[in-house]
Amino acid sequence: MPKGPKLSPETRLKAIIDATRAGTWEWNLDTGEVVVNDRWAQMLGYEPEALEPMTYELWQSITHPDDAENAKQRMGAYLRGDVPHFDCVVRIRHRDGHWRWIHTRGQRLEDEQLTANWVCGTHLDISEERETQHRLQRLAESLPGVIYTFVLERDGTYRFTYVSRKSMDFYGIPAEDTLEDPSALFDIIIKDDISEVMETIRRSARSMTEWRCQYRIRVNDDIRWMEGVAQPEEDEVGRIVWHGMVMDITERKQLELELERLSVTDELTGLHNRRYMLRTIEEQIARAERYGDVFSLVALDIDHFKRINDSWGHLVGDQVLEQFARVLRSRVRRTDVVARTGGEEFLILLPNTDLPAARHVAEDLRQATEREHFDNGEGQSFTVTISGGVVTWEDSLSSMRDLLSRCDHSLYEAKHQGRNRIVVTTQS
Ligand SMILES: Nc1nc2c(ncn2[C@@H]2O[C@H](COP(=O)(O)OP(=O)(O)OP(=O)(O)O)[C@@H](O)[C@H]2O)c(=O)[nH]1
Repeated sequence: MPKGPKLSPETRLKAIIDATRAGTWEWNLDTGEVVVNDRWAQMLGYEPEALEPMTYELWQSITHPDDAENAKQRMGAYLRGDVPHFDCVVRIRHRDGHWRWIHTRGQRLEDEQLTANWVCGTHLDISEERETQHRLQRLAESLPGVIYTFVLERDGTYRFTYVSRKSMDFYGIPAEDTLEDPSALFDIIIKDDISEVMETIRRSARSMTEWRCQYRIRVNDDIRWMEGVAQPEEDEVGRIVWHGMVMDITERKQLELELERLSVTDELTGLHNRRYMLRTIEEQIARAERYGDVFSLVALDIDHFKRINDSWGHLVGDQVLEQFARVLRSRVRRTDVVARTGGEEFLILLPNTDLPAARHVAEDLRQATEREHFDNGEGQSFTVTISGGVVTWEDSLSSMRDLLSRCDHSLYEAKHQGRNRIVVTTQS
């Protein structure tokens, strides 16, 4: 390429400054004289001549008082050598009255030949960026959760690069602290849930699919349910970056758990209901098939219960059911499942219990019931008896239906043989 004439340093400098669209300023510290370029004035809506002669006082008169003071402090710090650069953002009033956000930077001229003391710098209008940032912040504040950006580095370390200010309301941790130390947000997750959170993050990273996880955190001795949702993407250097939101779902979760509890609870006795018992038996059968676990089922039925209702009324009948439920609950193990499956019919699932042991439990319950005194509501007490059937899951059974029908059959036998007894059915 043929070489053209060389550009003068002034022309090159001017071209570069024009390209940055920066305003420039020079301030003579000795005389107070200020020189600005045309762009400096145009940014603020002025013809260059309108701001002449430019002085520190004129600048101060159009700058927001808080920011003018801040700029003064920072300039002082710079001139004293406390900080290496002069750098600050100030609001300067545009000619039409609104504030423009101006990023101003400056440096002392270091030239021994210069006789005067000058500080020169640039002046960039960052109002649009500020506006966008402000809008995003407002948006983040109006969302019902903490929004964040989470980065998993290629070496397996992780950090947050953005956390919205709601972090303070949710976790009592300022957003800045979470940027410095990501563990602040992991340490408050309760122990039982942390592995689920980590595993779902790993799974999301592996499959590059949405991360969604419900977990509990402890804040000021209060346990809160959180739900996090985030979308992963791989950035240009191979890091995985999630943009997402964490919401407090404590109230919804409590309602859900309560509904779940109600849907599996018998209202009168507080024991489990039939639906829960059938689900649990299915699970036990699956475990027995897979791991060879032993379990037994006991069916109990109050004898001549109709007579109780007929003699003393339905309310007394209800009280008998409640009291009998208490007897059952107090005599079985915590791992056993007790359910009221019909009017006066009860089922007890005994995990890790073989037939002789289950028979023993049933017999104990029969005797305990026989000893119990019930109140007829008129100051008289009476006793009741129960009949029961016991079965154990074994190879000859092929389904829950088989198991239940064999259990029913045992119970029927107990009634048939005269009640107040336990009948055990083995393989037929
Ligand atoms: N008080 C009360 N009674 C109920 C409830 N559910 C069912 N029952 C009554 O329980 C009685 C059960 O009667 P049956 O099935 O004839 O049995 P039983 O009288 O116990 O006779 P056996 O089981 O053969 O010993 C019926 O009268 C039902 O109305 C309930 O929630 N509360």
